[in-house]
Amino acid sequence: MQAQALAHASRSALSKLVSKAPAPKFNVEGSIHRARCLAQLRSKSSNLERYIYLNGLKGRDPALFYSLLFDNMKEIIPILYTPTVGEACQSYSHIWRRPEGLYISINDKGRIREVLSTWPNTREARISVVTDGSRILGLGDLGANGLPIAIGKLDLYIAGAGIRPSSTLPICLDTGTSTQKYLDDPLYLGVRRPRPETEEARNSYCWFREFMAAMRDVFPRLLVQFEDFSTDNAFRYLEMFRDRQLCFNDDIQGTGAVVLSGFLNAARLASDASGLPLSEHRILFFGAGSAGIGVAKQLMSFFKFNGLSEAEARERIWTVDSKGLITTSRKALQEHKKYFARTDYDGPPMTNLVDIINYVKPTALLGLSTIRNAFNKEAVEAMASHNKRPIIFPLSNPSSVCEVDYEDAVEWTNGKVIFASGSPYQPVVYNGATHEPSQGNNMYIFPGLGLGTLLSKADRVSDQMVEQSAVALAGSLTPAERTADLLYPRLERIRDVSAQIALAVIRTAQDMYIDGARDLRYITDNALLERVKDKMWNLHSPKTRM
Ligand SMILES: O=C([O-])CC(=O)C(=O)O
Ligand SMILES: [Mg+2]
Repeated sequence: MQAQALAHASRSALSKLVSKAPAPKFNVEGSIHRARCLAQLRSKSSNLERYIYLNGLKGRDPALFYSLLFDNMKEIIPILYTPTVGEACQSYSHIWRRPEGLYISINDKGRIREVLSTWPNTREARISVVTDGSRILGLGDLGANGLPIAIGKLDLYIAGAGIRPSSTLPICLDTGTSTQKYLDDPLYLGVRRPRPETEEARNSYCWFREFMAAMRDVFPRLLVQFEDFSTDNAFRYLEMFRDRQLCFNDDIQGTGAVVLSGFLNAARLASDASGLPLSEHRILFFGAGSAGIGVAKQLMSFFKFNGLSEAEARERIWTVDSKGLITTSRKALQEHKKYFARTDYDGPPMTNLVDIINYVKPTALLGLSTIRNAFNKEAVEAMASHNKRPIIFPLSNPSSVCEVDYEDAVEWTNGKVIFASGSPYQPVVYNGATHEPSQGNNMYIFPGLGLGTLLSKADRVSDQMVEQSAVALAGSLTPAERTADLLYPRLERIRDVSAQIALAVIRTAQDMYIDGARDLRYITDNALLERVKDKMWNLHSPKTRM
């Protein structure tokens, strides 16, 4: 009872505080104080403490916070975002300091429009990241504790694409949680109830429809990024709204595009070493949730670029879930897994990863399973035995659920692995040479995809726009990055890269005649790229930008 009152009090306090919050002021910071803050940040004993510190700084002095972030992206992004944001979510009800986003509760049915209208910058809002906390990274159902993932993604929009902070809107849909630990936690911020099931779940789709309609009414110029919804709802909501409202799903489409991009570069490196034609790559997916199947569908584009038909492309992809290799002979297969179910295997269930690798002989092994160390020594060695340069992408986040650590992957393949992980890793020295890992995280895609969508005034986010964002990202590597065998650009260049992606997204929207910013059609690529960069918000000209 007391706990319920607390959760309710904090939510209504949040709406009130948010609506009264003054617009952040951006001052020019003193350089000594800036150095002091950086030293204070570095003096903290854990990344979670650093997260709390940065969060406080953002509230006290946004200008200083953004200035530190922009100048130290490689150091600070892993604190505000993956992997530390995962820990921040897990303990959010305990580390909570102040309202930072909107909670829409399942009990708000019938008055969602009213709740959304409490947001102070309704006219300025351009991008919202919306989660329901049901599958935060690979950490499961965190309920109302999921809000920091939306905040972290929006920090990336600000840092990586120059979206103005006041244009961003983090939202957590609070429909309960099925994680008992949180329901028992007296400090839990959310509605204290299990998630809706069956009949009630069907009603909750009406609730979601009400939410999306209210979003369109209250924020007419808003792009919605769906984030970390459990698999079924991730696919369902995307299908329901992709052609009707400006939205995309980051885990299905953003992750799909970032992996396609890395794979375009990785396959070229592997084929250079082996002589294998690009169209003959074979990809094994370990993990078949929204991200796994989303990525697999997006990787069909790779084979299409290399001249294969849809049926031929599908033949080059194998998927594995907790019950083993996915085949059509499996009973009660979930809908989203059917497309890639193999028709060419009818033996006994194949459940052991090493057996599956030896049967499929994949050129690439992609992990989206959230199972730590699932790619053990035997599995990695099996990949190395079939390939001169095996492609191994352990993509699960955060690092605590990553399928294989970089150091192990380098050692077990004698330095031959072509590697990208979802969470960041440090370079490794092996046999006297330094090997640098790549980070295949959707943070390279969504800022540029969102920026391009908004600048083009497109009326939807099309598959072609997503696909071309991947192609642009793959093409954005500098000669030095290619020489270092990197699959993605260095993080420090993210604004430049986002601008290139935005350019590709705008041109694609124009080719499809779904753009609204007609004036952008008639300028050269160079002029358009300059226009995109010029629109990016920064601390020195805060008023005139996105
Ligand atoms: O947030 C990240 O780092 C990538 C992502 O979308 C996820 O793992 O769900
Ligand atoms: Mg995600």
